[in-house]
Amino acid sequence: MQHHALELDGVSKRFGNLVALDGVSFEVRPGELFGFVGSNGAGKTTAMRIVLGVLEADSGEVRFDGRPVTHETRTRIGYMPEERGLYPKMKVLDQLVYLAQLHGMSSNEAHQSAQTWISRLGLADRRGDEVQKLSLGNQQRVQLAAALVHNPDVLVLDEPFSGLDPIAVDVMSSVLREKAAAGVPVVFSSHQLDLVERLCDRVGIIRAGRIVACGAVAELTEGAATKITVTAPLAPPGWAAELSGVKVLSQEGDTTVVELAPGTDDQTVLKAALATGPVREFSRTHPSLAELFRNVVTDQQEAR
Ligand SMILES: Nc1ncnc2c1ncn2[C@@H]1O[C@H](COP(=O)(O)OP(=O)(O)OP(=O)(O)O)[C@@H](O)[C@H]1O
Repeated sequence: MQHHALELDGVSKRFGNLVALDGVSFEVRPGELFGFVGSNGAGKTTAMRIVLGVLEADSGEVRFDGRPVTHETRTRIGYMPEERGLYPKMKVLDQLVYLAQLHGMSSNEAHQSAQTWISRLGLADRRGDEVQKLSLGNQQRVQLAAALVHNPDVLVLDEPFSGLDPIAVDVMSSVLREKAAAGVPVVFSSHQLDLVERLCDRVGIIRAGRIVACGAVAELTEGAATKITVTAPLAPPGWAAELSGVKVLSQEGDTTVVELAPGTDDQTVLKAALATGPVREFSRTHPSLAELFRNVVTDQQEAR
């Protein structure tokens, strides 16, 4: 099957006076895991609801395969809503079969697919239980199964990892990776930035309804302040304090961590460290997604 990109193009949405989305554009490419991150209330759920047609945009367009999303294309999206819309009194298997049929599968196909996902997501012992009797984490597994059961061409998942135990996080991660590897564009929102950084090919950071950064994490952190860890056993306290463009973040025992302002030559730090005696470690680290996120969000706040 040939897969296609999901695109948001200049999507805006107001609720009364509140601008929830202000010209949001990004693309989720076929075979890509895209992390959608932002503070509480930044607009992630609103954007996802617009993709699904649960909400209508005031302006802008959502496209799949280069064409505006229609009722027909929407049935090809697997959606995991934040409010977890399952039928509480329905049994797990019945619920999944029902949803698969609703998306056009025959009874046989629906049963087969439901059983496959039930086993894959570790729900075999629960297939006959009412959804409302499951733990929250297990309800979430059913919700993922519900998003996957009709074999969708796109996956849009609103905080799929929240509240999951570490085993369920691993199961969820491998299912998403596998779907992406099969060519499906996958977008999910999350506040677990370490997980997003580990899993995603690209990320989009949204702040107050605007995309403020979008790209591969490595790309986004390139050019940002770099950290250097230096282990110099004979270096006296404060040895790096006076170096220009260098900020000392910590000095514990013989290890000092400094941050270089963009454009500062790291050899200045190495020379200063060598001048104190032997250097046992000298390593650079790029900022994590969490650090980048804080910087981007703070910069934008300061710019206001
Ligand atoms: N139906 C609605 N009516 C009025 N305001 C709304 C409605 N839905 C969302 N909002 C507002 O729009 C903004 C964006 O909310 P949204 O739920 O999209 O954020 P989010 O990024 O998903 O946040 P969180 O991480 O907390 O889930 C918020 O200020 C929210 O209060």
